[in-house]
Amino acid sequence: MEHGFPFLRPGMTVGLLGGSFDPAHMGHVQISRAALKHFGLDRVWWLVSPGNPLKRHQPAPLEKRMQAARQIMQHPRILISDAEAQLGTRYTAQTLRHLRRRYPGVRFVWLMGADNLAQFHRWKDWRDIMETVPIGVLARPRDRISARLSPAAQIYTHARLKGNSSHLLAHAQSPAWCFINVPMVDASSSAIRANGNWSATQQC
Ligand SMILES: Nc1ncnc2c1ncn2[C@@H]1O[C@H](COP(=O)(O)OP(=O)(O)OP(=O)(O)O)[C@@H](O)[C@H]1O
Ligand SMILES: O=C(O)c1ccc[n+]([C@@H]2O[C@H](COP(=O)([O-])O)[C@@H](O)[C@H]2O)c1
Repeated sequence: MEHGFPFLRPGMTVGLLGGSFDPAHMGHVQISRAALKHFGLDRVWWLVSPGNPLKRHQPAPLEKRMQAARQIMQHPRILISDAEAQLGTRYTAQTLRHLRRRYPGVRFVWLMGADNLAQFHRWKDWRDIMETVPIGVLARPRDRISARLSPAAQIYTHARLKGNSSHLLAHAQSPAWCFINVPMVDASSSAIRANGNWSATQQC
């Protein structure tokens, strides 16, 4: 299911991995599988963003990114979604407000790689996000230390669940976040773009 808003039962746990996916690669695939397993999630949705509000460069057209994402990520519990384009949202706090209203009783968890935690204090209404939705952070090469020392991690140090309690995250009272050290894949969209070849996504 790539379009629209699929049925979710109240009580289900859904990880949201927002990203430009410009293009999607094996790093995204790896952390999504790891998130399903370690955070005990029923579903993961890839929220393919119309455009990151903090990035200057314009991503490839949304439909092209969606198609590449569908090709590389095929899993019965992982959905490729253009929900943000449909909702007309760009900021994560706004997207979360819409989804929580649309799906009362569903437990959403925001997922991010360690590099995003390092930047998280620059996001619009980031404290609101932290205070309303549990956050699952997945290790990424070179970013583990900067993430742990980041303003968000420091300010919310009291709200951190240990990695060995990661399965409790989706049902934890916010603020709650959990960093998990999972096997890492050293892939990035920017490296693939620098190669000048989107088909590199299939070779990871
Ligand atoms: N190799 C990876 N390991 C862990 N997390 C990753 C990895 N690649 C991407 N992520 C995470 O996936 C989410 C979406 O990433 P995004 O689509 O921006 O890809 P990216 O490779 O980080 O792109 P770019 O290189 O253009 O910044 C972010 O939370 C990011 O931290
Ligand atoms: O809401 C914000 O201020 C905000 C700032 C930066 C990034 N984000 C979100 O973070 C996710 C990862 O973005 P990106 O471009 O690094 O893949 C994506 O869903 C963005 O919309 C959100």
